[in-house]
Amino acid sequence: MQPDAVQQASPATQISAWFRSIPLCTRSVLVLCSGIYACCLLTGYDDFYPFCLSAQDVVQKLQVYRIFTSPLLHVGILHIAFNMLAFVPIASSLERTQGSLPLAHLLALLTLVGDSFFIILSYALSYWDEQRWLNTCAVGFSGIVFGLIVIDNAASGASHRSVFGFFAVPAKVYPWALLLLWQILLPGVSFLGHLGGILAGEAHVRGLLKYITPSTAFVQRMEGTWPVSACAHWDAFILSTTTELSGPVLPTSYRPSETGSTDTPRAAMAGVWSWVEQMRSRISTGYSAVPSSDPGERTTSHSPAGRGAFAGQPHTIAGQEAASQKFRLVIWQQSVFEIRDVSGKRTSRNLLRATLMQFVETQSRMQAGPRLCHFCIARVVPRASWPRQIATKASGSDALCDWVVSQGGGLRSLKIESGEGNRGFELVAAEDIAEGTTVISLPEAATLAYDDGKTDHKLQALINQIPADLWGARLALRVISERIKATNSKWNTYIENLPRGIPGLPIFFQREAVQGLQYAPVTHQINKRCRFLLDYTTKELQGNADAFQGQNVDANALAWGMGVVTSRGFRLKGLSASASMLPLIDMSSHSFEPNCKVQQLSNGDVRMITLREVSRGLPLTLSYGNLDNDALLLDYGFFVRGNPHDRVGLQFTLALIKAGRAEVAKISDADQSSLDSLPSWQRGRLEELGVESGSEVTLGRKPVATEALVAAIRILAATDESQLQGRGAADLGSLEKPLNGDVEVLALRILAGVCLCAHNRFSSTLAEDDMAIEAALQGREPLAADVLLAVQFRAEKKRVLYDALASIASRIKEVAPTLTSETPKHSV
Ligand SMILES: C[S@@+](CC[C@H](N)C(=O)[O-])C[C@H]1O[C@@H](n2cnc3c(N)ncnc32)[C@H](O)[C@@H]1O
Repeated sequence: MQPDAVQQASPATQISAWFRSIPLCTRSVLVLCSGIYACCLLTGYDDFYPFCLSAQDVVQKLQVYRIFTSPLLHVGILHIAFNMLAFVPIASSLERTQGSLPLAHLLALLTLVGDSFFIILSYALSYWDEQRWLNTCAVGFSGIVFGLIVIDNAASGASHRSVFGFFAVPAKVYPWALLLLWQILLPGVSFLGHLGGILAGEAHVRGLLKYITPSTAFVQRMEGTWPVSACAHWDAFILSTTTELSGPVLPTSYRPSETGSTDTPRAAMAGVWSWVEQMRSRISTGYSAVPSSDPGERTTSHSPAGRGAFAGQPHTIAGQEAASQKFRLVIWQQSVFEIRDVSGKRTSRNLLRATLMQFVETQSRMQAGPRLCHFCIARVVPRASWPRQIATKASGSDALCDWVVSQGGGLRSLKIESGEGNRGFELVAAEDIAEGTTVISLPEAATLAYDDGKTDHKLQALINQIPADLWGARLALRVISERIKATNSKWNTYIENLPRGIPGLPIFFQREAVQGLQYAPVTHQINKRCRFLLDYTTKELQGNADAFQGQNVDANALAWGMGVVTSRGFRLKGLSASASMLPLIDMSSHSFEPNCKVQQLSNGDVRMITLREVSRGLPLTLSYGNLDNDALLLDYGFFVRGNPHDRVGLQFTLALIKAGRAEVAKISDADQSSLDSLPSWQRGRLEELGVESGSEVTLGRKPVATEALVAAIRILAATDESQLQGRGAADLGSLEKPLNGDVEVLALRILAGVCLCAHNRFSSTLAEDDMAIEAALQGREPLAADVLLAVQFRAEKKRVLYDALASIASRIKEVAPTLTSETPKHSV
């Protein structure tokens, strides 16, 4: 699967890769602050007074420059380290979603407004104690970091946030709780500096600064002018992508989760807490930030631990292919804290190693393409808020039924009800329905397609440029264009009823959930889709606002459109034909044994017809196809437990088969010999099979393995060509047609070994997953909804492997009854 990047790249390469992954504006601030700090250090300069933020000097001596010089100065290595560790991840994320220019503007705004609040508050408080408040002089970037925390927090949409894992607070008060806690932990830090930052952030979030914020059009004009346009050629420069939409607002920012405190595992935060306490005792002895009692003496008030606190949630990097089975790395945003073993016990505080692992992660992200990974998009698009977003549609359901009727459609014997678990709304039989009943009829005019001849020509031209196999993107553009038209669209009632977020779709997963999947085929697809969304919107859709009523369609908008389309679109004329949206019919849930089907009549009208008698109260279901869980998760945001079509994908290589053999033979290492070292007859037979190294093979319930894999294993298990009994490439892969005795048993055992290898690629065991799922469902160890789904998904993959192993074991018994004690004994 993924290469072991730890062994491939030197720390220097990894540090440089990490540095290059930081977008331009954030990088410039990092370089500027670090450069100034390094210069001061090298020259021994430590008189910050002329540049710090002092209310009195700004107001009475008009030294306004202090507003902009004070954030750039830091008084110690810890001061700058913590400020930058807090700043870089939040700012990078904002820059990737909003663009370099908007972030530069935001930082300037937070500096100006935050420091203005600082000055106003200093004067207000000087009424009680002039010396204490007017003599305070602050330096450091933490005020701005606090402002960014407020903005990041509002964008996160979480209803609750955990404060150091000890208690959860409503998200609204999270920055305030951090402010208070930070003040208690580090009494010397600049309270007013942080407060000013928070107030500036709040003002921004509440839209109070919009009058001094340039419009998107202005920013984009600026991006076209020199020297900004010169910077735009750099990879690190992010073009602005903000969408301003009238009518229903597309999900341009992360809005959402209804779940309670979805933050980190408490245990991880407890580690952070103890670390914070340690830092506190170390730092607080180092500096005194209490204003001097001598009015003539100025004291620099600063926050060594960051004039800001750290925002965000810790991420558990599980499933790093390299070292995943030994430990997991717990990080909090990008700040490295400690390493834990798989059971969660802290094993060491090996900062360097942890940092390296972080770089590895950054690098693999970069290999997938900077700016285009799921981390970026996870920040851009809304995380589906599970029950609530669906529930908002309840009142609109009647309107949808009325709309279908108003379009000349008809419905019979059905109602819309909330389905089980997270499946949202579904169609339910309102009475007993006989087989062959048409429960919904939909005239062609009520369906929404991109090739109906009614699409605006500019939009149609844009759609035609998209390759036909990307039907999802084609249809998504049409749906988005109708959404932008709002009440001017004929489909407005339908569009209004679409969910604003699609629960469970992995493109909306947070990073820890994507990593929690531990399954390369799906994470690869997520990256690919997110890359497409960002690429297509930044390269192809830029400058095409005309096709969308003058609105920019950014990655958020397209992600929403694609999500809606992949989870609800129909391809009635076959997989190679165009797709369409079928209002109301697309409220049906999936079943592999559906009780309804959809039929298109020759005049284009569509009907949903029962396939058998359906009792009152039962859901009316359709089959979305015989899909494996990967496809269900990626396109629909759910998967089916015990799915007969589910499979585990692997890349075929000779090494895989050798590793399988080593696994069952209990040899510590597979021999690394290449294809060339095989006898010529074996090489020839493998070539005949035509299965290329790196192509996908699968293990599953039925069939247990791809025929090519079985055939290759049999070829390698044989010691003599005659043992293959003259079987050709075409029929060597059928498990139903075994080879003779020992060769077949050996082949089956190697296949079992391959299953074990596939299992070993997960960094957790099924028992661990099941425990985590149970603890989450019982509320003992809450997991974010997407993380829980990821854990359930990977547990299901392991069940597939167990079932495959069971089938192989019973097959071994069948072909070699006398060898039953030799069947694989591995406990997986
Ligand atoms: C075609 S829509 C069905 C209507 C949707 N439930 C709603 O509320 O709008 C498909 C979505 O329904 C949910 N769904 C459908 N069948 C499901 C099933 N068998 N299990 C879980 N969720 C299902 C998934 O969220 C999927 O993306």
